[in-house]
Amino acid sequence: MSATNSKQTKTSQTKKGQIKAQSKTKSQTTTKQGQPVGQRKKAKQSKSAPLNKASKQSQSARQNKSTKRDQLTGQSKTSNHGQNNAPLKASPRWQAMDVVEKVLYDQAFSHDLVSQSLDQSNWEPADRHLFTELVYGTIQHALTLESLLAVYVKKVNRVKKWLRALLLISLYQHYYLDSIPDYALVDEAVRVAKKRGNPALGRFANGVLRNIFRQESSISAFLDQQQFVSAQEKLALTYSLPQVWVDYLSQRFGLDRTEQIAASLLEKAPITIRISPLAAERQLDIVNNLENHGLQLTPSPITPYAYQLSKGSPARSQAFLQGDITIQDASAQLAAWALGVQAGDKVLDACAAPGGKTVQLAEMVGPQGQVVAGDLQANKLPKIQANLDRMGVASQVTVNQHDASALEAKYDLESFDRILVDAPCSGLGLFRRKPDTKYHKSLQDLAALQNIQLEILNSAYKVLKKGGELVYSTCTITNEENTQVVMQFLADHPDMSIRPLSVADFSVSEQDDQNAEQVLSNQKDSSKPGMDNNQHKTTNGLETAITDQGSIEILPDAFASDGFFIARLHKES
Ligand SMILES: C[S@@+](CC[C@H](N)C(=O)[O-])C[C@H]1O[C@@H](n2cnc3c(N)ncnc32)[C@H](O)[C@@H]1O
Repeated sequence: MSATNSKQTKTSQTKKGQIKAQSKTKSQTTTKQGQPVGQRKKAKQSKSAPLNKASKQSQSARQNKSTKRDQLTGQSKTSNHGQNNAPLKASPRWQAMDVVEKVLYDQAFSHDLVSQSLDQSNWEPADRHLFTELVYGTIQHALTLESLLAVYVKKVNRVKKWLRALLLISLYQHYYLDSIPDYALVDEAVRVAKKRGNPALGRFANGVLRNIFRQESSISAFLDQQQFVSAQEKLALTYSLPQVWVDYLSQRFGLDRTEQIAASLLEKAPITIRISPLAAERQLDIVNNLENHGLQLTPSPITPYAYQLSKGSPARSQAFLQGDITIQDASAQLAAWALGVQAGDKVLDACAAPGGKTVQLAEMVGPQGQVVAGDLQANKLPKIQANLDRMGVASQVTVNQHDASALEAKYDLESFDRILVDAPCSGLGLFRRKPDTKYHKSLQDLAALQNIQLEILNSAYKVLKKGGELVYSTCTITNEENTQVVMQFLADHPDMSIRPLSVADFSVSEQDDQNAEQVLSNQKDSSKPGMDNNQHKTTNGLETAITDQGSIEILPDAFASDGFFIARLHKES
């Protein structure tokens, strides 16, 4: 492609929702600024743009990178990926290429493939990290990267899928990661392309990557040159969010809020821990202990017993292993709180796997109560069981395989005091945690999902006692799956009504409040870097998420937690 052509990029979705970036050549020989692209690039190197890889330009940074680079590129003794006799096919980059190809072009889900590769490899931690970063980072930014590639590769859709995936990974690494110098990055891409394909494809990869790296100083500079047909298209390509979702969100929330949401969906998924209420008395000790082991925690602004993690890894901590804490998003935790479970209740968790909320419900019912937790997919049940065992609440829970749209076939009519329907959904609120979902799900799916959600609710209605309560929750923010489902359900069941939620439903005891305050004030005293001193303890921010109807709708940019919807419904006595 000629460097003097400015091109207009355009995104669309294939029938299956696969991502696709097309390029339309315009008969222009100069850029918007009237300079040939190649010349202008040199003059314009934005250092402040968020997507800019500014530190690449620093000579000293390059030198500092060498240790990490050696590890990652194969000169390290500890890196399996680089050992001369280690097969290239077992390298993180090759494996990442395979996963990205399957996810982006064959509709596979990244989570399972990533786990499989990690289980089957004997990589050192640095290589495990590189592999995971390459897969999730490339998928997260795929739309932007595809649009860049489409400008430089004519008929990019005809390029073999694995090679496209390899190029995307290499672009991701160059523009978003700092760990590998270009020569090593290109060299390895070429080796993979030769081995998987042939020498000509190796030369092709070499040419494409070197050309793009030479011409485009940063992603933000590349985006600045593009002529978009609409503001929505610009947002789609800038934030790698398929335009169907940008259009959908901007109709509901306006363009500015959509941009905030889209930007937040590109951030690293937040990690939040929940302290078991059974360990509430030791809350301060647990938090202090975790902090002494290098974790940095801030009380959630919306959820009791929840702490957002800004540093460290809780999964290997003593507190996690002995069941004092678990890892669960702050929004998701609210659904179980909303059910208002009383000690001794009989509770049904209708769509339970992997069991995050089942554990909460089991903690709430106490020794006299009972939780029945079920999921359609039998292979997910061991995860529920493992969570219950680790958190020490298995004795309160029966785990079943069941179809929540036919609960009356398995359970007595009107036999549960409370039911949680944490329904299968489009997962829009979780796009940053499961980035492949944004490409796999489409607006067409919403109607089918709505049907399933209503079927599950209608079935739950039959096994809910008169006078009982039902919480309907989803990790999405589409009206079709949330408010519309609730309204339709209420229209079909005149003896059901909304019981509006308020901040008080999520307040814990005064002592627990004081504990959270204490943690916060300790942190302020020691003024830890990265601490947001405007964050408040439990539930203060939640008012803004309560809708006129009394449901909760949390947008993913609001509290660094997942996008979520919760409605509480009551059945007349
Ligand atoms: C949002 S996830 C539930 C998350 C879970 N409540 C938790 O907090 O860990 C939805 C679950 O519904 C399950 N599911 C989908 N259709 C179902 C059905 N007809 N009956 C029961 N479970 C179903 C899925 O397998 C999935 O595990």
